[in-house]
Amino acid sequence: MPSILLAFAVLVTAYASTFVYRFTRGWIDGRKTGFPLVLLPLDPNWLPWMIVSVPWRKWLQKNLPRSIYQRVVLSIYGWEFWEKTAPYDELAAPQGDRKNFLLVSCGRLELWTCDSAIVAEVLSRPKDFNQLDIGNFILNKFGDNILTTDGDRWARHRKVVAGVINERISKSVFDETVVQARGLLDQIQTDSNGTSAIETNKAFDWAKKITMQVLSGAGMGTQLPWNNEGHEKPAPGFKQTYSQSVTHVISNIAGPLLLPQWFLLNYPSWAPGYSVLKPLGIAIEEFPIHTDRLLQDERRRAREEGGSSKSNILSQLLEASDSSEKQSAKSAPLSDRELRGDLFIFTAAGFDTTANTISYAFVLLARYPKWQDWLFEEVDDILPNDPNEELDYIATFPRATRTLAFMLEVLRLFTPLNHIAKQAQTPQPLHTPGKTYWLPANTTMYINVVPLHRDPAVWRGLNLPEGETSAKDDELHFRPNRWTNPSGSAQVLYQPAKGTYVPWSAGPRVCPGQKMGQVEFVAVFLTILRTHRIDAVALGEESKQVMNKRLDARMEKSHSLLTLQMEDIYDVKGEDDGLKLRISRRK
Ligand code: HEM
Repeated sequence: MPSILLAFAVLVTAYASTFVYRFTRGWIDGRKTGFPLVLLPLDPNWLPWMIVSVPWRKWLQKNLPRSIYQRVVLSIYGWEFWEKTAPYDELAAPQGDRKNFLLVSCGRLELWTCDSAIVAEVLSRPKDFNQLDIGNFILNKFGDNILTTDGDRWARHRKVVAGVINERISKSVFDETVVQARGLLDQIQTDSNGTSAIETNKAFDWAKKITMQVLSGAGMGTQLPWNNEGHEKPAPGFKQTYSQSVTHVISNIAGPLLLPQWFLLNYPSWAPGYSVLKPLGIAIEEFPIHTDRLLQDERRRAREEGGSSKSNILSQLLEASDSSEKQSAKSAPLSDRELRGDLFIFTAAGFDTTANTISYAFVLLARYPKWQDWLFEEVDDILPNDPNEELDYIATFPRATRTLAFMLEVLRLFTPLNHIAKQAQTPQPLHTPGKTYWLPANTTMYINVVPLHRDPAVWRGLNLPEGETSAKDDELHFRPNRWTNPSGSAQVLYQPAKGTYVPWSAGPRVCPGQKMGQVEFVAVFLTILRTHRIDAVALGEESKQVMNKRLDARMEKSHSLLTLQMEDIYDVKGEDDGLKLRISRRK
């Protein structure tokens, strides 16, 4: 017995000493870099801590002294949105740098930067700053893909994808979005029982539905009517439809997707979480079979119709890959497993990002009627008077500059990916005006988008109309006209300097879905605002001021579940749960 205890004690001591060793090593290496150091004797990536720390955060915030909490919070996933610029102001600035700090913990060294020179440099050197292993582990589930690969393997994916998401796809996305948004308005018309308005807490689920159906139609070539319940049934041999399996997989990407499939499929029906885990097990099994079937169907169709591709991502991807030159490793066609991986990533990367951006935009329109009126001016100016006249992508999208400015401002303050993570395998130099830093090998780089997008030197007072004076914290305010340059400028919209605005990342690995997301967002709001307006619903006798505070608090009560989202707004059960909006006819 004593020998078992002794062995246990030795094991625990050995395990604990690895933490001590890594902390000391990190501290020694960190000191040589010249960046401010923040010391935290914890490993932010230690799995048990990662699991408990997020639900414990509010308790820790309430019970720990600020001087301890301000460090501990840096190990909790999603801290960037809650803490904003505080760690830079409170911990880094006293050490002489307001834009960078190196987190020395019992895990890897982490550089947290909001320095635009470093951001621009890191994003322009993807060969030196690679994708993070930890994220790849989940996102590789259905095959190697464009997001999780580096070097030549990534270049092969990127070459195929670059040619695929083109203007032809943008037009399809625009047309499909208009169809879906009109379907939504028809449903609102029916639900309003002849009155001209409805009050609903389902608007956010509708944002997700639009995004999913656009990905299905313009992405996979499977067009679905808005009211598809009952229309879409699982194909013979399947338990779920394609979009059901996608929804289960995507909703669980930030956790349960890691669980082994045998565990999910055999999860007992009496255990808590059954209604999520069992369908997820089925989805993981069926998603690749669905995708393979779609690929086979498309290959057959293209053969029968003489090789012509259709205007959807799947068809274009297949054509681009099959026509790649076979000679070199950099341009060889993608295997079916790789195509499947890319199709999954398009969905994973495009769904939540766009849907959550639309959701924040709904609340911001309700919160700021003034900016909604600003958008009505554009909508009424650029769209045909007859609300039934079809919208043409080529004629409409380039003119919808205010609507696009509105999106850019939503993304500035509610960026879906609060950080862009990279890792340096070997020591790397980083340059800022007047200084070169050396980053030790195996440092993780986090580009912290939240303070970057609130830098007063860039955003304060930008494009303020004549006669208006800037609020002293203007960069924190939602003000979409900061994006619209004075008339007569060479560019209609403000073009941020390199490294200052990166909701879609930047450089060679910039999001290839950027234009697609913009087109979808603009098409949603042109279609809705053409005939309808969105307002908040007051709670009882609530004054306008109190209601605005409540809306602000709802938006601040957000967390990162891979992408930033408001809490308790999706899938709400009761009539009075979630957040109610009024959607009413204005024309
Ligand atoms: C508002 C909408 C969107 C935002 C804010 C967004 C943001 C981003 C960001 C920040 C990255 C870089 C991630 C990293 O390097 O770790 C990225 C990459 C990517 N995005 Fe998006 N995205 C959006 C929409 C879309 C859409 C609609 C698609 C496709 C249908 C898409 C496909 C991709 C792909 C394939 C990559 C990987 C590119 C590469 O590594 O070469 N995204 N996106």
